[in-house]
Amino acid sequence: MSKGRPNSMNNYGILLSELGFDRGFLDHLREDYLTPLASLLYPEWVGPSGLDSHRAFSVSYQLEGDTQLSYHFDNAEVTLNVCLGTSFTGGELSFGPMAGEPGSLWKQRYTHRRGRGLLHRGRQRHQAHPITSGKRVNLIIWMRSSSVRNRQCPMCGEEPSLVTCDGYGDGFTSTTSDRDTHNLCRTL
Ligand SMILES: O=C(O)CCC(=O)C(=O)O
Ligand SMILES: [Fe+2]
Repeated sequence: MSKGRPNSMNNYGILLSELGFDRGFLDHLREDYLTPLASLLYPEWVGPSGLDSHRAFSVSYQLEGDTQLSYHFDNAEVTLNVCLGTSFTGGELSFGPMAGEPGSLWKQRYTHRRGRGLLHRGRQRHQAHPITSGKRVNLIIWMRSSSVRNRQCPMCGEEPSLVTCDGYGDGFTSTTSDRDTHNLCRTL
């Protein structure tokens, strides 16, 4: 079975679409629960299309492997980050300014607790601090709004130039095609 990396930053983890979780479970969770919640908190990032696609994966940290994640923003409009376990010390998440805003001062530092989830704007920059013992596994759902990202690709900063692909791709939709296709931005 082929296995992709969860994202371009983490080496250890699983893409949930490869396990068949999208249609039966994650689509429903995103459409019926997370989009209404995110619409209340971050209406400008949900937009008229709603959060209409996602990329979901697990990330795993332990001393032998990935221990931390450097400062970044997500290829997502809204992200859900749920700590699945197991037991660990360290590995807190710090948040700074939005991408494109000046400054690097940490605004908040969040300590993960097993079973608890955190919803945040994908473009708020963040960092996972080094784990100091144990193993931490988190479920990350990057949720995309085609109406927001079709105007400007969050990663290249341009109006996206699209190539079609299977599945949700990076969550763009083609306005010229009859089909509601989800596409990749060519420059990524
Ligand atoms: O490890 C974490 O808690 C954060 C992971 C993350 O930011 C990401 O995968 O985009
Ligand atoms: Fe992230």
